[in-house]
Amino acid sequence: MDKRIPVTLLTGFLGSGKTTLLNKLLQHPDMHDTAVVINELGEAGLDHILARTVENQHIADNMVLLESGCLCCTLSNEMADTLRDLFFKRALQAIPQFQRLVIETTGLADPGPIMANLLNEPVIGNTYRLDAVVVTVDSVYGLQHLEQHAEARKQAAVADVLLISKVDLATPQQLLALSEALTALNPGATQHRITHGHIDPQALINVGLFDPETRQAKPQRWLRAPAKPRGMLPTALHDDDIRSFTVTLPTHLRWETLQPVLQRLCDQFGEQLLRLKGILHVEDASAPLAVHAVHATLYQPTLLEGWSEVEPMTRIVLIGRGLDEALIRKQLMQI
Ligand SMILES: Nc1nc2c(ncn2[C@@H]2O[C@H](COP(=O)(O)OP(=O)(O)OP(=O)(O)O)[C@@H](O)[C@H]2O)c(=O)[nH]1
Repeated sequence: MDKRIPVTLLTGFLGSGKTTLLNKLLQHPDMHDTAVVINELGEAGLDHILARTVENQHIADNMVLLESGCLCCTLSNEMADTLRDLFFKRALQAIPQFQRLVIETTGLADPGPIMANLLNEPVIGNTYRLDAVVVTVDSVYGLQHLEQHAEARKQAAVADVLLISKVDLATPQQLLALSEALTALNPGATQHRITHGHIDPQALINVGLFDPETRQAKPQRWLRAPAKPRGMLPTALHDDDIRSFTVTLPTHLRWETLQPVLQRLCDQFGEQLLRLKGILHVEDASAPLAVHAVHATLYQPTLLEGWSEVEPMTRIVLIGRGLDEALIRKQLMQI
C-alpha cells in the first residue's frame, strides 16, 4: 500500500483561474486536511488573500508561499526544501496533520521539471507521490494561449484533468472549439467545465495510480490510454507540435530487457519527452509494472500487486514535442 502523501499539481496559463479554483476547493470539507504550496511571481502575496478567505486555521497554518522565482527553474531547491520541511513538521506534529498537498504554480510554469523534482528528489520521492496534474484553461482565451504559448501547450499536454474555466464568459462555439483542441492535444485527460472555481474536489483528487479507498492500483485510469490504442494515428494541435501516441508491445517481455531500451529513449528524446507512462506485463516481475518518465528521467517502476487484466496488454503512452513516432515504435518493437 502506498502511504506517501498525494500531491495535486495545479497549473494553468496566466489568469486562467487557478487561484479562484484553489480558493473554492479549500472551502470544501473534503479538502480541509490539505497543505498548500503557492508559487507566485508577483509581489502581492496570495497567502494573505487566501488566509483571509479560507476560514480554516488548519489550512492557514499549512500554507507556504514561494515568491521571487519560479518552481520549474530557480526555485526547484526551495520547493524540495519546503516539501521536506512540511513533512518533518507534520511528523513532529508541529503543524496540523495534513493528508494531501496542493502545489499551485505560476501561470508560466513548465510542469515537467516540477514533476521531475517531485518524483526524483531523495526524501520527497519517498514521502510524496504525484496524484494528478490539474490544469485550468481559460474558455475565452485558452485557444489563443495554446496557439501562441508553448507553456500553455505543455501544461495542457501533461494534464490528467483539464478544467475549462470561466464558462459563464464563453460562447458555446468557443467552448466546443477549445474542448476539441484540448482533446487533440491530450486525448487521455478528463475534461470538466467550471465557473468561478466550482467543482467537486473528488473530480480532482485521488485520480492517480492508487485508489485510497480500496487501496488498489487503478492503472487503467492512471494511464489514461485510449481503450483502443491509437496505433499510427498521432494527435496534434499543429504538425510539429506536441503529440501523444500509444505503443502496444508483446506481453512476453522481460523488464531487464525493456528497461535499457526505455532509458535510451528517455536519453535520446529527453528534451522533447514531456511524459511517458506505461503498464508492462513482464515475465521477470511478480505483477504488472507501472512505469513513468519525465524528460530524461525514468523512474523506478511500481509493482501493481494484486492487479491483473483479463487480456494483459503492455502499452506505453508517450507525450512530447517533435517526437519521432516511427523511430520510437521501431526501437520499441525491436525488443
Ligand atoms: N467571470 C468569471 N471570472 C472568473 C472565473 N474564474 C476566475 N475568474 C476571474 O479571472 C481572473 C483571473 O483568475 P485567477 O483565479 O486569479 O487566475 P490565476 O490562474 O490564478 O492567475 P495567475 O495567478 O495570474 O496566473 C480573476 O479576476 C477571477 O475573478 C469565472 O468562472 N468566471
